[in-house]
Amino acid sequence: MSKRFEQKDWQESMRLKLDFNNMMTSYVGENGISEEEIADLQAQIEKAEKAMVEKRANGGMDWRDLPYNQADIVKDINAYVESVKDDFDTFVVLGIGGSALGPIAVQQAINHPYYNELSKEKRGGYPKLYVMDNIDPEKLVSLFDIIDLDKTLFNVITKSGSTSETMSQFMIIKEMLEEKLGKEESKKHVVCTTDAKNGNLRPIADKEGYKSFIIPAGVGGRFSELTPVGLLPAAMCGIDIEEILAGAAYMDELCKTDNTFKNPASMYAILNYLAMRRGKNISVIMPYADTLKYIGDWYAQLWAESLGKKFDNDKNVVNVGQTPVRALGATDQHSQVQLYSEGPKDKVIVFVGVDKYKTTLDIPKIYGDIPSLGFLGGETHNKLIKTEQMATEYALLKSGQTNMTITLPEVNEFTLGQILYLFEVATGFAGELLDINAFDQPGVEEGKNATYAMFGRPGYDEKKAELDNRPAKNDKFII
Ligand SMILES: O=P(O)(O)OC[C@H]1O[C@](O)(CO)[C@@H](O)[C@@H]1O
Repeated sequence: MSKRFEQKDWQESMRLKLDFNNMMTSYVGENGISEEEIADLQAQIEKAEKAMVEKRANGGMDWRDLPYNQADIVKDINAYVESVKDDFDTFVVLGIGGSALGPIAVQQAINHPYYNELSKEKRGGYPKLYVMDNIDPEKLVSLFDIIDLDKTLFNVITKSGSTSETMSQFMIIKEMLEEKLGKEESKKHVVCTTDAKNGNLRPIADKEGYKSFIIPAGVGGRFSELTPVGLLPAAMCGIDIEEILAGAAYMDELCKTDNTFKNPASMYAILNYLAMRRGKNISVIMPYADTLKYIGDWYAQLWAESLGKKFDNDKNVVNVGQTPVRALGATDQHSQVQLYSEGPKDKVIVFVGVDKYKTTLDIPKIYGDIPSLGFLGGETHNKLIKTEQMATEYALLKSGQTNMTITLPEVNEFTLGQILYLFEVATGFAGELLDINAFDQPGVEEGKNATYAMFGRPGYDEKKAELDNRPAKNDKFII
């Protein structure tokens, strides 16, 4: 029997939809984008398409092959999960950025919203999941109040192996494990996900004898969700990782069409690129489902770190990018929509809707005598949230705020794989249109290097001297 994601009919029924009517001048008016503008961009679009194809063929975009080349890794991961899941009640990810946001987003999307509060039996026999992606001392110390080290498996995820936030957490935990369980036993409590050759963590894992998984060399942090970075934590929570990859492969096929207007990733990139040219430098992602809330966090890193770049155009420095804002429907209708509606027209709002929620919730037919409440009775929360989404889209259209809608037929592994991959390809394409390198992050380095210098890391004397010479703060400006 074939699995559901292998069946063409089922795949088609789970196809994501991108509706960009409300981006177009014909709908949203002068703030929108016209078909002529897109036509005028044709040469640039073709150049970007060519660059994407060439980079893919020449190994400059290894993340694009992940939907196809992870089969053996999936087997290894699933076998490892089966071999350890009974021994552990808790699985803790130590990672940051791309090594944390994907695992959180996928887990939150697929599993029960109160997964960690369920009994192990109700979790299907899988451990609880915690993702430690910060160095706030209170947070890590508090974790030790609720976990039992004897029953916890730690997954250290870092491509570079030099990320201070991740490695310092690992150092703390390694010492705690060894003190409590002894060196030999503690080895079973650590699994590493890192580069095959480079960085600090690979030699540590080999020397200590930790189980480890590989992040392929050509895949950067924010594009690594479909490697063991995301696949291991997902499988550890009982999520079907084969189906996630199948969803990504399905989206890859959709993104191969030469017909730009039918290509969801190209259209997403083109519309946002043209929006940026008009000064729309804010990208609001607003899912109408709590399950998809953390997709917003993952998208924020992807879009911001990839596209927020500066370059020199011979005359002056140009700064580009869109600031990602995370919102949640319907919750943020009562906090941010006032601004989206009447504030500056400097945004593209991306609604992410769901056709079929995992459950239906009826609203009882009471208070029929109070007209402003009675109309709710006999309806469902499903209809209410969908209606509120459509109504907000309409309100923003009316106010001239450009918006588009991505709809998932339902939230499952296959549709999740599609949306993750869609955003990744769109990001790569937008990078080409902007003519920037979407795959580096030089702007993060200055802060890192200043931290190293202030913290006394050897080799940072010059940076330390530079910092020592920075202008002293003026008390006049400190209250
Ligand atoms: O996986 P690593 O090397 O620990 O990096 C973590 C994160 O740090 C960055 O390099 C910079 O923020 C991200 O791109 C990356 O996801």
